[in-house]
Amino acid sequence: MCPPAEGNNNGVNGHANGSANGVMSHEGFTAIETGQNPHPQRQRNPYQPVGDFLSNVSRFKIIESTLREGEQFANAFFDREKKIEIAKALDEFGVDYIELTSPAASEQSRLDCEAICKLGLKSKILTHIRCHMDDARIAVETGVDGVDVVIGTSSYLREHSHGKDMTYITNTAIEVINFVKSKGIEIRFSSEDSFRSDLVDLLSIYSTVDKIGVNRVGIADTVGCASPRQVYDLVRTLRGVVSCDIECHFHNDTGCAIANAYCALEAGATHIDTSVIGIGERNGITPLGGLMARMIAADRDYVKSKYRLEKLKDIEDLVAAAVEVNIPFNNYITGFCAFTHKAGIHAKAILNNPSTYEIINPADFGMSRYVHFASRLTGWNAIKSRATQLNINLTDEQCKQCTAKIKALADVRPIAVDDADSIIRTFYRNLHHAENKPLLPDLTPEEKAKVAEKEKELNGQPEKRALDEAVADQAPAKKAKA
Ligand SMILES: CC(=O)SCCNC(=O)CCNC(=O)[C@H](O)C(C)(C)COP(=O)(O)OP(=O)(O)OC[C@H]1O[C@@H](n2cnc3c(N)ncnc32)[C@H](O)[C@@H]1OP(=O)(O)O
Ligand SMILES: O=C(O)CCC(=O)C(=O)O
Ligand SMILES: [Zn+2]
Repeated sequence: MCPPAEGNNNGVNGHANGSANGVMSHEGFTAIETGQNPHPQRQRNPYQPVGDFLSNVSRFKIIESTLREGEQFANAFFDREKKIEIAKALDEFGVDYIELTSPAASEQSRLDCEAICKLGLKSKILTHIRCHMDDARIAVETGVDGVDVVIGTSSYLREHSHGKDMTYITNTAIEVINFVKSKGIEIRFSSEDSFRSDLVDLLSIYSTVDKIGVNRVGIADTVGCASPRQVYDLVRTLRGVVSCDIECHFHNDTGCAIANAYCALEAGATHIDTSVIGIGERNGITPLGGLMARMIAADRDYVKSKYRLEKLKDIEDLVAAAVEVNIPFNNYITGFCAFTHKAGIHAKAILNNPSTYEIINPADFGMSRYVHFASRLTGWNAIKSRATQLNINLTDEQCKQCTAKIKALADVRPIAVDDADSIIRTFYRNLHHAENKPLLPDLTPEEKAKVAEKEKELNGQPEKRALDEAVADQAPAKKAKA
């Protein structure tokens, strides 16, 4: 039995979670589960935000809008029970606020809002309304902790949505804000389509509502047109104009929703709107998990101290099932290959120290990392780890020979963990018992032809010997368990 490589305390051998020899079925392919080993303590995180008096990267709050923006996702329908389940899950996760659909939207929406307010969650409950006294009167009766008021300020929306000018908007905003404040609950005023609004109009109305005592003003990139630099500039300018908190809401039409949220925080925003897996109008907004990924890379201590990160996957599964979508393969944190390392160069380094190719520690989210070793891109270091995991002791030289055999088959067709394991086991047994058992599982006639072709190509090359041995006998190796 080979000991693990020198200094290799994070590899397939060191199962911190005690799940030894974890060959996991991993949604579509199989790989070595390396367990939840921590990244070694870093002296200094070079990606830590630069000290900056404006930045709120280390003290941001989340306004979770799955039950408002998320309900605007094309596939969404949440009944009362599902809303409550989602609200409780978000509360357990630790979001600061949960935003609910306007009670003016429908009678059921109003009743559901009241029911969620009565749950006594730790997260504050908000509802989201138009800048209109009729909506405000309904909202304050629901029992919410606060009201998020919005009205479009861009010329597009002023002309083609509500048809009101800035004077009307300002006067109505003042009336609604004063009314909600008089009920002793939080009030936020937001300009819809902020990035296509006139800057003077924006600063003027934000300054007015700040003076009358809103808790927050909101900037909304309603059409997802803003770039991180534009976000930074606008938020920083606004930070110099208002003294209240600043909330930001970013749509993802041009792929910037997470980066924009981060830049907003760097520029002095205090609250970010999210939804689980990003669901919302069109292709949605900043995803909760994606924001967590970004923020944990910036300030791990803050994020870990505030949010129950290990609950993220369950919440995403809950919402994905409710709206009948799959979690994308490349989803932040929870995508099925978010922590899977395949190429031999990566695998070797990851097995020695996960920080080499991971900026996020999967264990922080209760996730595992995997080394995908059953492919032609594998290397002898990954195969050595796998052999060790199978309690098979091979010298480095033997591992290299065995790896060549695995690659020979993987050049012909996709291989599974079972195929690679069979080759490792049979290779080992042949070494020790001179049985000369077949090294490969059954091949189809087409595969045999391909192998033969490959053999011709490899003629005279070092791989030739491996192939010759590999195809010498085609009896199923799976039966020959070590
Ligand atoms: C960018 C965003 O996501 S904002 C949030 C969007 N959320 C929602 O729309 C909630 C769900 N919506 C609804 O249930 C309905 O649209 C309601 C109940 C709000 C309004 O329904 P209706 O009265 O039938 O109006 P409809 O939806 O056709 O049009 C919107 C109305 O609100 C007005 N309006 C639109 N935005 C605003 C605003 N921010 N503030 C005040 N009034 C507004 C429009 O002028 C229009 O009024 P009109 O009746 O004079 O034409
Ligand atoms: O209320 C807000 O700030 C945002 C409203 C909204 O969903 C949007 O503008 O996209
Ligand atoms: Zn939105």
